[in-house]
Order: sequence, then C-alpha cells, then structure tokens
Amino acid sequence: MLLGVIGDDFTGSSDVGNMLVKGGMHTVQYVGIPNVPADPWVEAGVIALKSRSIPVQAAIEQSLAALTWLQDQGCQQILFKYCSTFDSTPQGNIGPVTEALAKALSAQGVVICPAFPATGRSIYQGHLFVKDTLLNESGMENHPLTPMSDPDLRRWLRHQTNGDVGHIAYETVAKGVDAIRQRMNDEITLGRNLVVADAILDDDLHVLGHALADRKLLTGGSGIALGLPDNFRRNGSLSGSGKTWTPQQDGKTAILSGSCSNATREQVSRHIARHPSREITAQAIMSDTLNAADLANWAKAQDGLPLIYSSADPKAVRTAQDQYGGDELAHRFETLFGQIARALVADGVTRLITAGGETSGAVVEALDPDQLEIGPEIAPGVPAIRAHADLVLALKSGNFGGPDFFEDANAILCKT
Ligand SMILES: Nc1ncnc2c1ncn2[C@@H]1O[C@H](COP(=O)(O)OP(=O)(O)O)[C@@H](O)[C@H]1O
Ligand SMILES: O=C(O)[C@@H](O)C(=O)COP(=O)(O)O
Repeated sequence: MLLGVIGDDFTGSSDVGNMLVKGGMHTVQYVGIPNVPADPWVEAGVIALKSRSIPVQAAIEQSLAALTWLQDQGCQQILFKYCSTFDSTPQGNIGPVTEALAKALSAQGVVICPAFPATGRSIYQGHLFVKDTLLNESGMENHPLTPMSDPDLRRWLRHQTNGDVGHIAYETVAKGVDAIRQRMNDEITLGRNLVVADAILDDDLHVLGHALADRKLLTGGSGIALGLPDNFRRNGSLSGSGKTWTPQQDGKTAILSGSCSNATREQVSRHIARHPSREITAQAIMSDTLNAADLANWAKAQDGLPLIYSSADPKAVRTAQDQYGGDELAHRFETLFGQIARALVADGVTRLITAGGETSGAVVEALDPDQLEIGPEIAPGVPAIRAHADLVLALKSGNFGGPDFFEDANAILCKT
C-alpha cells in the first residue's frame, strides 16, 4: 500500500476514495480498522472511521490505531481526510487528531486544506467559501452536529490546537512548487506546524500535492488528494494495473436520508414528488412507536425508488433539538436508519443509497461489510461502491449531488 487515508466519516471516505480511483490508484475503503492485512493489489487504503462528532480522546485513539495499521501495510504517506466544509466544533476534532498524527509520525509542516473546487469549496486568505458565500453563510451554520459559524480556518483551528497555525497564501500557491515548499519551511521555522493552504482551482491542488510529495502527513478534503497519484507515478511506485470493478447490480433499490443539509433537502423534495416516501419526524422517533422491520417491509413493497427520510429544515431541527436534545435525536435516528438498512438488505434490497455522513456511517456499520470497493463516479465526491457480491451502495455526503441525485445514483448502480 502506497497511500494510507484516515477518513473521519464514511461519505467523506468514499469521496476521497473516488478521487484516488479517478487518479488511477486501486483503492479500497475499510469499515473501521481491519484485523487482517490488506490485499496486495491495494495501492490506496482508506480507513473509514466515524470520528467526526465523537469525543476528542476517542477520535484521537481511533485515528492513531488506524495509523498503526496503515503503517504496517507499508504506506509511504498518510492523509487525514475531513470534511470540505471543515465540520468540527471549536472543541475538536480536526486539530487534536492532526496534532496526534503529526506527533506519532514526527511530521513537520502539515497542510490543512479542505478545498474541493468541483463542489464549490475554495480557500482564499485563509477563509473557506462554499461557491460564492462564506462558509458561515452557506447553510453550514445550521448543521445539526457541527454548526460552522466562522469561515476563517486559521481562527477556527486555533480553538482546537495546542500549537499556532500558519498560512500559505494564494499568491504563494500561484507561484508554484518551489514557493510553496519555501513557505512551508518558513512556517516550520516559525513554529507553526499546522499550515492552512489557500486553493481555488483543481490546478492549485495539483501543485500543492506535488509540492507536498515528501510530507509524511497531509490533511484536507478530497481535493488535496488530487495531485497524490502523480507523485507515486513520478517516484515509480504506481503500477496502473490491477482490479476492475463491476457496477451492475440486479434487484431492488431503497434510499435512506438522515441529512438535513440544503442539497439533500432539495433532492428529497424533488424525489418525493415522483417516488413513494415515508418521513420519520423527530416526534415519531421519540415516541418509540417506530419499527425498523415495518419500515423496511413498506419499502420492499413499493414500486419505483422508495425513500425513508428524516431530513428536515433548520427551524424544525432546532425546535426538535431544543425539545429532545440534539445528541439523543441523532443517536435515535442513526440507530433506526442502521436497523432499517439491516432489515432491507436481509429482505433482498441490493442497491442502497444513503444521504448524510453520520447517517451513512450508521448504516454501513450496521451492515458491517469487510471492505468497500470504490467504483465509478455518480457525482463529484460520490462513487458507486460494492459492499459484497449482492450489494452496491452510494453514500452521499449531505451537500453533494445534483437535484435528482437519487435517480442518478440508481441509474449508475443498475447500469449494465
Ligand atoms: N429531523 C431531524 N432532527 C434532528 N436531527 C436529525 C434529524 N434528521 C437527522 N438528524 C441527525 O442529524 C445528523 C445529520 O448528519 P449527517 O447524517 O452527517 O448529514 P450531513 O451529511 O448532511 O451532515 C445525523 O446525526 C442525523 O441523525
Ligand atoms: O469533504 C466533504 O465535503 C465530504 O467528503 C464529507 O466529508 C461530507 O460529510 P457529510 O456532509 O457529513 O456527509
């Protein structure tokens, strides 16, 4: 294995896996830390953790355990993948996990770069934009678990770190590889080991990836992986031959959505106009009257592409969280979605589409496949995935995908 990736959620892990597959690396996504060695053909291994919203210490421990396994597989470089909208609270987890990984690897000059231009995430003057709005005006300020109220990545990260945070400004990135390397070395000399890098276009990420080829640890969104396959090609270690993936899957589709993000809510509202759907409200989930097997049976009996969703607008989410508590609600929704997924697959569903990072994590953990093979792209950041011989998945990050994503995903998963 050449590149080891530690992903802090499941959709994010398939997003970076997608990027690496497109770059020509044979990539596998692992569900948690494997207890056996990787297959020899794996060039990039992505360990999907569900560590984005758990307590800091647990996130550090899981990430370090993932690092140990990846080092045992011979990885030349480690990438810590978090969200392109930098989803985290001021108390963690991106800063502490990055600092712990850097310490374990004795890594200096660790880039912080969540930019992902294909989905509109860019960084300029240390500030994160989603398309033409600053992060804190993009809808992410209403996220149920990690509301993002400050677009300045340096300031947000400083809440989470022991050390100071540096910056590679766009004017330096635009000057190219040597200028970036020089600036990174200057930041190290100044004692700033974690360094936010501006990036607006894919080209910037290619150049950053090239400039950082020798760094033991990189961090960012999937965009920072854009230039990495070429680094391995340049040093002669990427073979470019190996396993291919078969996307076609017969059978039945079901969709589960626990994402309350803007894009998902639009996708849900378009989908329910054309396909059977069942909404799970906060009141219903707190009443203890819902049964996963009944919901799965309902979905199984429908024609078209049945959708079970809890996606709700920010006002409804806030009201429910005030009434029942955000953590309790998230726990209940995630548990139920996991149980429904298990019942659906036991009942013969063979194509499962999920929306939401935490939701997808709960679903995949409930299904407990050994490893996920990353296949063709459905939308930027979302690949088709094979979980086993009879099950394909699409794990959609909250804000990814076009307006008809669920139909688009089904078309790819069914494709002959
Ligand atoms: N109606 C709702 N009210 C409150 N919380 C909800 C509701 N529906 C889902 N959630 C919770 O909100 C969180 C959404 O996060 P996630 O699944 O990661 O979506 P996204 O990818 O959009 O961030 C999950 O923990 C989910 O269980
Ligand atoms: O980088 C991204 O935006 C995604 O890969 C990601 O991590 C998404 O997380 P969710 O929005 O929680 O699905």
